[in-house]
Amino acid sequence: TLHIARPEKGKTLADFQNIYNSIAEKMKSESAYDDGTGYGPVLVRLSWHSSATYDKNDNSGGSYGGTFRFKKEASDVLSKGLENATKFLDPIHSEYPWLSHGDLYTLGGVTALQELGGPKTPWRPGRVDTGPETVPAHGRLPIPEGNASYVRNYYDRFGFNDQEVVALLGAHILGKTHLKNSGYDGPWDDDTNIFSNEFFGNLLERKWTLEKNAASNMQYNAKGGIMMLPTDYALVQDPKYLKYVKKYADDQDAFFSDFRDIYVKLLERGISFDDSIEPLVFKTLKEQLK
Ligand code: HEM
Ligand SMILES: Nc1c(Br)cnc2ccccc12
Repeated sequence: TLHIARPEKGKTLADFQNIYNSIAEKMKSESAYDDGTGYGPVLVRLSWHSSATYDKNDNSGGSYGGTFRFKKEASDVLSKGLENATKFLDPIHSEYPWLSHGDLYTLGGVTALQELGGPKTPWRPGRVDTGPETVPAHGRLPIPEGNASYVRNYYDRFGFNDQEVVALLGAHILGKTHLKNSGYDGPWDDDTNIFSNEFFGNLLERKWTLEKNAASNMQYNAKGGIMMLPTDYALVQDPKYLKYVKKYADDQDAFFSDFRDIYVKLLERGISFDDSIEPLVFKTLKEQLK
């Protein structure tokens, strides 16, 4: 499968900054969502799930075709909860019907990441919607029960190495598990809507206890209302992953730049962008205050 980027005709940075601002303003006005967590984390998760179907073996899946808009893809039980994110973005698409869904879902994640204090993340337009026949079969999303070799093997399908996998999973500092979505529990009383390297400090410094939760799934719990999935905890069980967990726990700047790089790589995986397409870097709302 070939995915050639074709940027929307005659659109400039200012046009895309307008969309960024519409999403960011809507995040601000609907900040009560999910007990005050806001829409940021679930928008980041949507950008990940819309890219997570990628397979390097035939260059299929990935963010290009915007196929998450089809129920056939969005109905994957492992994507439960993401209907909140697509419902949030529907009015944005109505306001800017010229924007492809692939560009919308990835721009939504970049906007959320920056508005939650994450790194400035270059973004390129040009994903082109493809039809329902291009929706990849279910089974390409990761399961939370996996161990380190499961995680390593899973991301091998993207061609991501150990350093990239650890950096990418640092996104789990954002948001929460919801028992009704994934069968993984909270309770959450930490700030889950500020991007930082604390996911790694939590892994190394907290005392983790493996417990069966209310849905009979095993999860790692710590005092002070945070948890880890088995796939999260795998990062400290595996010595090769552990090396990067320590690096990122000690060095927030290194985490921010490595996360930015692998997040861009994820959102663009499988797409051929012409070098003439300048990556766009958006201003946050705060940076635009008159
Ligand atoms: C081994 C790979 C991964 C697994 C098994 C996994 C699994 C999960 C699960 C079970 C949830 C809870 C969903 C819910 O109950 O609402 C979740 C939430 C989340 N995931 Fe992941 N994830 C993985 C990788 C990623 C990546 C690569 C990113 C982003 C780069 C990401 C971003 C998020 C975010 C931001 C949330 C919070 C969503 C919310 O608060 O509504 N995840 N993930
Ligand atoms: N905030 C999280 C932490 Br802290 C650890 N793991 C997660 C997995 C999914 C969603 C959120 C989290």
